[in-house]
Amino acid sequence: MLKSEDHFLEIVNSLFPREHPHMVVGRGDDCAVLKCPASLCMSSDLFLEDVHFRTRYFTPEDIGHKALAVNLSDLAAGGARPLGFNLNLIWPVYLDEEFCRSMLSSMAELGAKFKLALTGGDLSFGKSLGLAVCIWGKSPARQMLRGKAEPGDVLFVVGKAGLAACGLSLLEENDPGLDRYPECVAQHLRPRPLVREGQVLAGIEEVKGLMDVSDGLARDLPRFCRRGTGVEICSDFRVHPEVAFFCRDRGLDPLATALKGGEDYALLGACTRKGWDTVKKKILDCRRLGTVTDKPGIFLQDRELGLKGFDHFEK
Ligand SMILES: Nc1ncnc2c1ncn2[C@@H]1O[C@H](COP(=O)(O)OP(=O)(O)OP(=O)(O)O)[C@@H](O)[C@H]1O
Ligand SMILES: Cc1ncc(C[n+]2csc(CCOP(=O)(O)O)c2C)c(N)n1
Ligand SMILES: [Mg+2]
Repeated sequence: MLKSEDHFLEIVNSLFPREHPHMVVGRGDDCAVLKCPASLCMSSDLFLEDVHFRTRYFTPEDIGHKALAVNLSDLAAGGARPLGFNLNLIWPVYLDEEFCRSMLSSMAELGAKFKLALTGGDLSFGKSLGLAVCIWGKSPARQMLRGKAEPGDVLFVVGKAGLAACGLSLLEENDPGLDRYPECVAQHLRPRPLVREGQVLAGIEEVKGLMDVSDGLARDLPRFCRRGTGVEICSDFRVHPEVAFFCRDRGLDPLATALKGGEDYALLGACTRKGWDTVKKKILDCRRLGTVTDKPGIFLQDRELGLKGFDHFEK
């Protein structure tokens, strides 16, 4: 059992450093005092039990990792260098101290990889486990925004579309063949935030914008493209072999499954046609997804795909 709020803070203090070059006053006072770069990128993401994860198949370590990873992914999409975060927690009675230690150690491990400061947060008792992270970092010289791609530009994806959604289905169904899909499962439980890739892309002049794909490409492509524009998907766009295998097993369309996706935490970007060679050279795990067109919608060989991604209010 967690005995008190102070007991919780002792655990936090045993796992996260109390000093950081960007933290003038750290945890323990009413406010943290930060030394900030001139332009900050800031973002927050909730990670809630039975909405984003289940304790049936997420270990405490997976939960700690993913709650921070999804936030790092937004900074990656900003091309930012992450510096620190706040952690707000809703803690239910049925989880014990060991769960808390395991969850926070794994979050601290990921935080240490990026030398992040934990600048503070809040804790409240509640009905189920919830983590709300607010993260900040140094903005790149050129901001990586949505809505900047123009007809003729190349759209590319870093990372794998559809893996995490297949992983989610397999885990939800408690599928006996789970071990045939190691990458699907790993991508759902422990996504790797593409922070280095985001920073490299922000440094390439021909890259027009970036976003991270959390609600599936079908939902996020229209958010990324300027109003009045659309996408022609490359006819040779290949899905990951595990996604293809998953779809063959269930009679699903692999491209539609990959585009619907959800929680991919891949990076979607746009660059000029000339810039594509540079992007390909600098980013290994990068694929051309399609071309921006002046016709709204997502098309494959002139056929509109009419797919929908994830939305919390559409069930
Ligand atoms: N409760 C809120 N209050 C103020 N602004 C919000 C709120 N929720 C979302 N926004 C803003 O709306 C925009 C779109 O939010 P959205 O959550 O889709 O972005 P995202 O963080 O990239 O997606 P995801 O949460 O799936 O990672 C963001 O700029 C976000 O800061
Ligand atoms: C138990 C369970 N049911 C459904 C899902 C699927 N899911 C939840 S949120 C989300 C989009 C990204 O979240 P957000 O938009 O909040 O950043 C998706 C695809 C899940 N992970 N676990
Ligand atoms: Mg995002």
